[in-house]
Amino acid sequence: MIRSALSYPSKKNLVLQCLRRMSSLVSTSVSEVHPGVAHVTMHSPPVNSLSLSFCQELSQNLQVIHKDKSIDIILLQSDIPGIFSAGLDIKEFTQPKERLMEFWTAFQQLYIDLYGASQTTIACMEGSAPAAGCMLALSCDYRVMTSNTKAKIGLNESLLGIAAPPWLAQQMMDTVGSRVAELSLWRGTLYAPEQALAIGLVDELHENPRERALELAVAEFQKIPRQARAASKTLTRQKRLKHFHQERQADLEHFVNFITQDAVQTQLRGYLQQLAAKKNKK
Ligand SMILES: CCCCCCCC/C=C\CC(=O)SCCNC(=O)CCNC(=O)[C@H](O)C(C)(C)COP(=O)(O)OP(=O)(O)OC[C@H]1O[C@@H](n2cnc3c(N)ncnc32)[C@H](O)[C@@H]1OP(=O)(O)O
Repeated sequence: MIRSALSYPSKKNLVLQCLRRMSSLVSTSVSEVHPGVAHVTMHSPPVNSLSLSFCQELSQNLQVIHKDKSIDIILLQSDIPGIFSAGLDIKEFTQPKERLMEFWTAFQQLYIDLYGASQTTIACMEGSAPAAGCMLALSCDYRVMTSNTKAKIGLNESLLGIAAPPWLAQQMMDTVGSRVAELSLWRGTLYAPEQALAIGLVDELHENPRERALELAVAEFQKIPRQARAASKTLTRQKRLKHFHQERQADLEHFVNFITQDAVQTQLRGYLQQLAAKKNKK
């Protein structure tokens, strides 16, 4: 079952009302979170891979929160132990052209909804975040990662025989600098928490990222006036988003042309087999 759950303080607010009217796949839970702070919790077993429907559902949740003026901080988290998100669902890459287009359009939209959110966003990573999982984290304003050395983060696309799209590569460059990004992109490096902290890919390590993120949200971020935080985000992100919208169609065409090449498809099937073989060995 795919579930991206929204935890929220007030049962009466707009978010819950809207979510109840939406897809039956969306399940919402209400928990005591500080006023103004919403949890968006990913729950798509086994590894929160971003399928078409999961991308769409996450986007829908984010769009509803964007309209709710009572919320000024979003904490993005996973309730699957050891996993933030395994990135794009690789099985989607082997689908027919029309489905590929729908899939990539949904992934682009998810980037817009997360990177472009006016609220302050914090990624709480209790586990691994490869490739598009890393994109989710990079789209947030602040990244808290578990100190558990089993967790890994980075853009490993090259190891699958593909490359990150330009806008994701740009996010990496903006975060860790051009040279480190360049090396990590062609090597497909997945970083352990201490390494990720050292290059600035994450902002903090903590034994309990959720607890730390909530503490940061309430004790630090909410003390900064909301409109100032939003305006600061606009300063740094507006240009990138404008460019993205201009290039969106070309990006879609490039993706479909690239991914449907025989050599790429062969490589991706091989990678899926490697994952299955690894699982069988356990
Ligand atoms: C130039 C532009 C055009 C091209 C653009 C391309 C797009 C680029 C942007 C993003 C690319 C991506 O995001 S691709 C995805 C990359 N992700 C990975 O490489 C991660 C792969 N997975 C893992 O490393 C591990 O599964 C894990 C560390 C995330 C978790 O390990 P764990 O041991 O807990 O779990 P298993 O490995 O046993 O996996 C369980 C189960 O899940 C399946 N699985 C894992 N990851 C994916 C995935 N990304 N998509 C689909 N399925 C996945 C795995 O096969 C197992 O399945 P079964 O239970 O059926 O065997």
